[in-house]
Amino acid sequence: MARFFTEPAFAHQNPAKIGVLLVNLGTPEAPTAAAVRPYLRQFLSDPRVVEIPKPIWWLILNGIILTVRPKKSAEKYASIWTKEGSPLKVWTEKQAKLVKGLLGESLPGQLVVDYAMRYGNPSIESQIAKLKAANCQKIIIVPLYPQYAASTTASVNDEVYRVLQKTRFQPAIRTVAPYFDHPAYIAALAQQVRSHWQVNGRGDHLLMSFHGVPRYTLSKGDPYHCHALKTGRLLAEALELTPEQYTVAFQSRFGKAEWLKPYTSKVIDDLGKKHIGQLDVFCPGFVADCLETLEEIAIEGKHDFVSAGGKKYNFIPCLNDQPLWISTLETLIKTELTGWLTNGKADSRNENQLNQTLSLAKTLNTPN
Ligand SMILES: C=CC1=C(C)c2cc3[nH]c(cc4nc(cc5[nH]c(cc1n2)c(C)c5CCC(=O)O)C(CCC(=O)O)=C4C)c(C)c3C=C
Ligand SMILES: [Fe+2]
Ligand SMILES: [Fe+2]
Repeated sequence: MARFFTEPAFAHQNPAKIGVLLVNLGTPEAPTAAAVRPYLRQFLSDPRVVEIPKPIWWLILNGIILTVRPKKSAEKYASIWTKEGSPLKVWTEKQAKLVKGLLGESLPGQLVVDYAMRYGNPSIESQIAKLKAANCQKIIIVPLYPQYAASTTASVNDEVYRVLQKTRFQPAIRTVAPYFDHPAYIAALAQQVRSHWQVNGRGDHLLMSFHGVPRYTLSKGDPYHCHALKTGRLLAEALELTPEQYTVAFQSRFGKAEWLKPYTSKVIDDLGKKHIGQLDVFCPGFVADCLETLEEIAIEGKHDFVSAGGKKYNFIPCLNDQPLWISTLETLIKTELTGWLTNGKADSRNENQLNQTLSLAKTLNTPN
């Protein structure tokens, strides 16, 4: 009887915490066809990724793609796999650890920072369950995609809300807005290129390669193309490059349909044929090195450039664990935290954090 008049147990679990979940795409468990197949099945069954009507796509996916692609992709994964596992997972895990270190200092005991993968493990579902079990009643979702695409950012949000649909006591959610033009992110990108120039010399041309998406998504209103072009322009400005000194292109085309152009493979081939001295290649849209950057760009791209007649090919690694990038993540998260910690009232902490990141960027980002 008394049970009905007491508060439920969770009300006594004080203080409630705030969870932070970094979310990236996901990767197979092993570089084998058997491990790549279920990963591709989950990825390519997402209607945000492939928008072909389900019955037709089911036949193509199960009839051709899942028979042929896992073996081919597994061979590519094998060429980039590390002792610790898939690079995408290794970097994402490290990013979560580093961000946790930075945020923990300012809010000891109040935050739980972790990461999840949209496809494969650890899943968004299991990680939200973990955060709830740690009494996180508010969760900040950080999609590790600076440029918004329905196939990436929206898919992460869809999955978060699908999980919450099954939840009785839902945590409050904030999702980090696209940060393709955030000054701290642009400063981190510029620093990454400059530090590479310091080691390998400045190339004759900088190719900025973004993951592609089907061309029709642009006419349907997906802002991805515009976000990528703006990131490219801002990075070029930060590096003081003229329009002739850089190219924005799109890689990783999947299937026969037209994707965003120019295609990276074509640009690499054309620049190789021009016999340019040194080509620098950077992937600003990927915040962690992965199959698409390490195999397609670093290995295949180099081979194609040199075969076409190019001389020196310089692959610039992704942001990975670069301090300015980790501090960018901290800034993005603190922007959301500020809203919650001050109940929506304006707060100077947020601005201070951004200023701190930018002044750090200035000291590191001295021109060559
Ligand atoms: C950075 C943003 C990404 C967008 C946008 C994106 C769109 C997109 N991708 C596919 C198909 C595949 N992508 C694959 C790998 C892959 N894609 C991204 C990121 C974006 N994809 C990353 C980070 C990775 C690497 C994962 C890793 O394990 O390292 C793959 C799997 C590999 C393969 O078999 O080629 C596929 C397939 C589509 C169809 C799409 C937009 C509609
Ligand atoms: Fe992809
Ligand atoms: Fe690829």
